[in-house]
Amino acid sequence: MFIPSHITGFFKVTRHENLLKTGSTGAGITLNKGVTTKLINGSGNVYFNDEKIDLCPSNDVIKYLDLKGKLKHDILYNSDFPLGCGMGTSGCCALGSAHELKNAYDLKFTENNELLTELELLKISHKSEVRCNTGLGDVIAQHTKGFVIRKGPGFPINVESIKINNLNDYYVLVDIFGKKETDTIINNSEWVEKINATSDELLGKLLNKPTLENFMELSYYFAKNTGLASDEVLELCSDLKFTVGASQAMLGNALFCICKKEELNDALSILSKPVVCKIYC
Ligand SMILES: Nc1ncnc2c1ncn2[C@@H]1O[C@H](COP(=O)(O)OP(=O)(O)OP(=O)(O)O)[C@@H](O)[C@H]1O
Ligand SMILES: CC(C)(CO)[C@@H](O)C(=O)[O-]
Repeated sequence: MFIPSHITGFFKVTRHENLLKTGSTGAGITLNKGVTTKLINGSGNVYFNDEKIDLCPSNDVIKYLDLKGKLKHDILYNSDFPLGCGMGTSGCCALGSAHELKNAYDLKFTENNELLTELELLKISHKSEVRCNTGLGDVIAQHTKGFVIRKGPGFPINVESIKINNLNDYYVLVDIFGKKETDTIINNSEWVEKINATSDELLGKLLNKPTLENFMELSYYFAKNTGLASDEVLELCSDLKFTVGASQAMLGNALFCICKKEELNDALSILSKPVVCKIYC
């Protein structure tokens, strides 16, 4: 199963004792690149681009599905992006494995004996991300797809996927400079205070004018004023002012730029190892 990468432009953290009510508000876009999850006969090993790994959200999904110690399959993730770069890759892995395991083991009920619907799989994936501190809103956005505005944290889901006219005219360029582990930021009270203070009014501003241009402008404001963006990324964003917009992917050490077809070659010439993507709806 393919799950699209998700880039958050700006966000606000909401913590709650209930993992399902913990999450983030904010906005982001899903991409036509991401993670394809498949199962092969095995004994519960997890491989990420052929490397055997011990991935927290995947372990939690297996546990929530009551399959710990019972797997007769290995889980293989084939990812277009590395983990830890702000592409929502851990969310792709959580959501993809939840769907594949449900199908492979013909699971029908949750641990609370409720029907194991797609919504319940989404809840399991969200809880896994939140408990592992690898995400707060990615899987909800990856389930929703497109240009996604998250108006409420967690569940019940309160999101809008904004219709983009001439969607195919737009490209998303991703340039990855390094890793930034999400948990080091969302588990740090000083960072969360700065993030929430900076993002406080951004959601309302985007809802008033839900365009890609405004999304990128607000994302750049967020990346710069939280101090999360590196000087290198900020400098490149200035060089890319002729495009729809550029900012730092949250939470990663990566730049993302939305540009139109006629701007593509000039934008590519500025970036070092750009991955060319489309917005995935
Ligand atoms: N080689 C590895 N083996 C096991 N776990 C890894 C490995 N590389 C990264 N991880 C784990 O993968 C998770 C990456 O999650 P993280 O949220 O930081 O990044 P992401 O999901 O790719 O992007 P985003 O910032 O958009 O959420 C972390 O828990 C990290 O410890
Ligand atoms: C916290 C976060 C920015 C990490 O990618 C993302 O999960 C989100 O938008 O909630």
